Amino acid sequence: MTVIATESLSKRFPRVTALDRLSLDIGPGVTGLVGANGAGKSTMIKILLGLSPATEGRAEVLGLDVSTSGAQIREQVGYMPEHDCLPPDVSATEFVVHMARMSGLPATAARERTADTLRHVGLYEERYRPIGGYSTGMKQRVKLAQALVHDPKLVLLDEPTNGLDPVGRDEMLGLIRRVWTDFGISVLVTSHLLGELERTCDHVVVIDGGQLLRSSSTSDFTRTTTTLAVEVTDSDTHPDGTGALRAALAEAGVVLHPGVEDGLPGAGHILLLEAAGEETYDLVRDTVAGLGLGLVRMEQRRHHIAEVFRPETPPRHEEVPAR
Ligand SMILES: Nc1ncnc2c1ncn2[C@@H]1O[C@H](COP(=O)(O)OP(=O)(O)OP(=O)(O)O)[C@@H](O)[C@H]1O
Repeated sequence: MTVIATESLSKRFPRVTALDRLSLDIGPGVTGLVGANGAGKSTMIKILLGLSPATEGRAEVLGLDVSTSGAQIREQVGYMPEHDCLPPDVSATEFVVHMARMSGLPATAARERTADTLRHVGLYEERYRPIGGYSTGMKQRVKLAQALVHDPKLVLLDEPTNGLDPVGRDEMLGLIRRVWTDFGISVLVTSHLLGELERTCDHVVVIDGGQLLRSSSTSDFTRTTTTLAVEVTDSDTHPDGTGALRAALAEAGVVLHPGVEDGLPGAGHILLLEAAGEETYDLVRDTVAGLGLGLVRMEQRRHHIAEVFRPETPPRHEEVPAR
């Protein structure tokens, strides 16, 4: 079953192409849409809601065409906008009841659903206080609640962890996961942080500059994101420190990526290798020490979306810029 499908979807503004021939096929469950700021995530959400027309291509949400069935889509889809959009003078209860009524629920059902939904997002007594006095985390929960109150089949969440501290992020990600596991509501959630979506989503779509970099299940994804980048100095014994390390690691059974990147002047190149787990870190450190080389850096390449995916994903179009 397809929840969201796009075919060569593009959105061009006068000065910028926000989405560039994006083709996606997203099934039920929790899907992450990852990209740096300006990658086109919010634009995608507005098109999927039927609020902004695409320049070219097609998109369907729950089998409905966004260009002709916007109103029907919005009946069945919840939306949590990125920016603060809550009225400060009313309580969470009043606001969410209002949103439920706007979606067509009768008064009693609206009140009941509001109470259930606010409980689900973890707002209790404070739900009777004006929203103006809430923390960012509480406001994000109210925004999530209003997206869920009319019992949609799908929710589109735009950067729901923005502005939250690490604990708040974890709590929000847990809530998002439960929207699917407890209620069976599919989720499309955007973030500029790949790491946090990896943990929460069944499927992750990465876009950059409006183009699709990768769309795959999280298990495939996690494999590719445990790439370690290692840079070492040369020594008198090993004038090519990188080469010596590469040979020693290959012998120890480490999977090395074929390419190298330029490192710091005075050091060698950057080796990219697959980290199977903590053991790989220890093995690299011990091998570097054993060879008498200096370790300039050893880092996990998980947040550098473009770097992680470009080497492994052949460009889909000639126009994909090489970085
Ligand atoms: N109404 C608009 N008019 C002109 N350009 C726009 C408009 N809306 C978005 N853009 C541009 O389209 C590109 C994609 O924007 P979009 O908001 O979709 O990115 P994003 O991935 O959601 O990033 P962010 O999280 O920063 O909002 C950006 O370069 C942005 O400046």
